[in-house]
Amino acid sequence: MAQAVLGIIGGSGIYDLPGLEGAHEEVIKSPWGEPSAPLRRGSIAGLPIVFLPRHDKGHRLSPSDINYRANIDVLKRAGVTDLISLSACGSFKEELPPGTFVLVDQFVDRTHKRENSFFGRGCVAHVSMAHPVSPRLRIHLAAAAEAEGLAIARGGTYVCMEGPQFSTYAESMTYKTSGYSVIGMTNMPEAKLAREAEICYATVAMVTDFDCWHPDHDAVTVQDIIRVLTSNADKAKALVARLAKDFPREHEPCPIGSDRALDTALITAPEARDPELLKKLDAVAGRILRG
Ligand SMILES: CSC[C@H]1O[C@H](OP(=O)(O)O)[C@H](O)[C@@H]1O
Ligand SMILES: Nc1ncnc2[nH]cnc12
Repeated sequence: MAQAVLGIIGGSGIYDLPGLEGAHEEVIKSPWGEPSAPLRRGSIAGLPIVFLPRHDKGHRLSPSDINYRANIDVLKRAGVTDLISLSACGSFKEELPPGTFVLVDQFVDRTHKRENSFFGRGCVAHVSMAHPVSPRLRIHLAAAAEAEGLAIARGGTYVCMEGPQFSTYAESMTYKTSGYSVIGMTNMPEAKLAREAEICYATVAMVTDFDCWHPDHDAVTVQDIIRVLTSNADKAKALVARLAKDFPREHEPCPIGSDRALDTALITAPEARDPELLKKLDAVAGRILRG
């Protein structure tokens, strides 16, 4: 059985992971371009951890500018088996106020200007996204949150918009009446790419605001969000520390097969595959391509 390596992607307000023992920077080259930042590698309670701030220090990258493929590729190269996305979000539900952590189990992808697959011309693959979140990771996250006394919601749908502008009132109402729980700008195509790379993925969607649908709250502003981000970020760091302490040291097979997603996904005949693309897929699809 493989050793578990926990990846943490830090979103808005989370540009570092204090408490990482033996922390050092690791620059890994990717054939998919520049990742958001060098990786921070270290351990917590003996569990290997790899941290990546998706917007880079100083929040240099907008959601549409992030190279999601390079990020997932370098995390794969770093040996990450299980990946947690820490993400700020707006809420569509009264019962999910700012400060709540939502362990989402579904995504709706409304992004439209991002590279969303490692595969394509010369090597086509169709992975299942029916269940985009690893249930095992959600269980570990829920247990860690409970142990830390954090307010969590188990389950919910995260709609990912392109941004960078926040939603119009009509959009916000549409998402609310569709039954979605939260909104953000980053978890797609991140979750899709993690699945293609056979990395188990789960999101902690940390509510910062009520977007603009709520009659008792002003339309969202970055200033308002920043006020909530700091306390959310502190809680997220406590959550990660607890998660790491209790996390299994050996990678547990994913009950829904996230870590074997390519077993049933490749459709291009071996003789029709593009050798250049295959080279780029060496990390992401190495397990299946090398046989
Ligand atoms: C700073 S408000 C909008 C910004 O925050 C969220 O980022 P992340 O998901 O990385 O925490 C949201 O998706 C937007 O990118
Ligand atoms: N209301 C909102 N819409 C999109 N992304 C967000 N991130 C935090 N709050 C958000």
